[in-house]
Amino acid sequence: MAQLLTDGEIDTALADLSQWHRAGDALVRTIEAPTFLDAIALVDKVAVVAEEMNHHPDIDIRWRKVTFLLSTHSAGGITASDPALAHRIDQEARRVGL
Ligand SMILES: C[C@H](O)[C@H](O)[C@H]1CNC2=NC(N)=NC(=O)C2=N1
Repeated sequence: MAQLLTDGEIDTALADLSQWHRAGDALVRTIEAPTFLDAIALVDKVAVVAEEMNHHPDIDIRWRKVTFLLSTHSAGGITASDPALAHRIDQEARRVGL
């Protein structure tokens, strides 16, 4: 099973993820897209990345605001897969100017 990161390791990872914060056992970022369809298009891009990584975000979509919540469910907390996915989500968001 994947190993949980320590609090210090999570803080170190967050230093490179300025748009993300920790909420208990998860990393969280909300992205506001210009339109609902742009929000859905971003979710679609992230879905492809998640499949490729075999690591899947919890996603909350509210009109044009998308919240990604990253946690490793099988480990019961934050593992190295979560900041790795956060960086990939940032990359997809940057690609579409968000
Ligand atoms: C078998 C496969 O590795 C698991 O079901 C994966 C799939 N994606 C996952 N994603 C996340 N976020 N947590 C998991 O524990 C997880 N498990």
